[in-house]
Amino acid sequence: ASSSPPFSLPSSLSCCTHVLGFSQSAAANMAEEAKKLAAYSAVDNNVQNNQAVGVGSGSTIVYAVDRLAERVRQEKLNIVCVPTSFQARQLILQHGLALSDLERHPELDVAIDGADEVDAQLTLIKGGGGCLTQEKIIAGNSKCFVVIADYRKDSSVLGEQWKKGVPIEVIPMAYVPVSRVIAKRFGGEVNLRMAVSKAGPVVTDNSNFILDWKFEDVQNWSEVNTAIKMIPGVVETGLFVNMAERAYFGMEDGSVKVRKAPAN
Ligand SMILES: O=C[C@H](O)[C@H](O)[C@H](O)COP(=O)(O)O
Repeated sequence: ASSSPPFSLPSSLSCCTHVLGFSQSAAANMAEEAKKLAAYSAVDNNVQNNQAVGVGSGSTIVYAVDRLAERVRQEKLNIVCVPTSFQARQLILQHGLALSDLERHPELDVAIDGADEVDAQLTLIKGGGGCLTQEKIIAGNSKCFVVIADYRKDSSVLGEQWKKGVPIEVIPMAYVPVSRVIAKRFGGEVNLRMAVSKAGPVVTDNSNFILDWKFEDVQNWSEVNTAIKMIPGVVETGLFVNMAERAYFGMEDGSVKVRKAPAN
């Protein structure tokens, strides 16, 4: 049913909302372009014939799968794809790519995935879409893990741009004690992620819950990651430390910035 708005804007202001709406959609288009640039560049520079490829999750990976499918058609590449989520599996099937798994391909040549934030050391926050556990398994079993992102994810330290916190997948019965332990030991605030078009919490592809930890002051992500993983009930964290080899950022000016992991 339609209803009339409770008030109307003076005509001088309605032109401002129009301009604001336009600039918001221009910014969204620019970010989509940047995702595509990063994804195409990563696929072109990291995927070769006869490889097993890990396919990440999210909105940026959609462009990578588009490009992968295009290259398979044009160059007759023989590759198999291993998904990191239900969404990734659907993308692989929809594009007619060869679907595999870790039973048949326990070691992948390359994995490509998005990220919510990337710092100067290539430490990542992932799991904004709830897919972190399978993503980490795939990244951890790949010879090379490559990240694709737009300029909004490029930070010097974590938390600079991404304000939703670190996602942590937990066994449902443990979500309260795990939340309490994290807040007590590391500070900040921990929230159970709630679903949007369903009553109750988000349920992951692995039938677990997601906690979002809004951290305050963290110096050593490797230590914090290990400590959180040791809490009974934690399945996995969205912290990817020392895993990514390269990150491709699509930039606002149409270029692609590549960041390499620091040498150990
Ligand atoms: O759970 C979701 C994944 O970690 C995504 O790769 C991450 O959230 C980035 O997604 P997007 O490419 O949509 O920004």
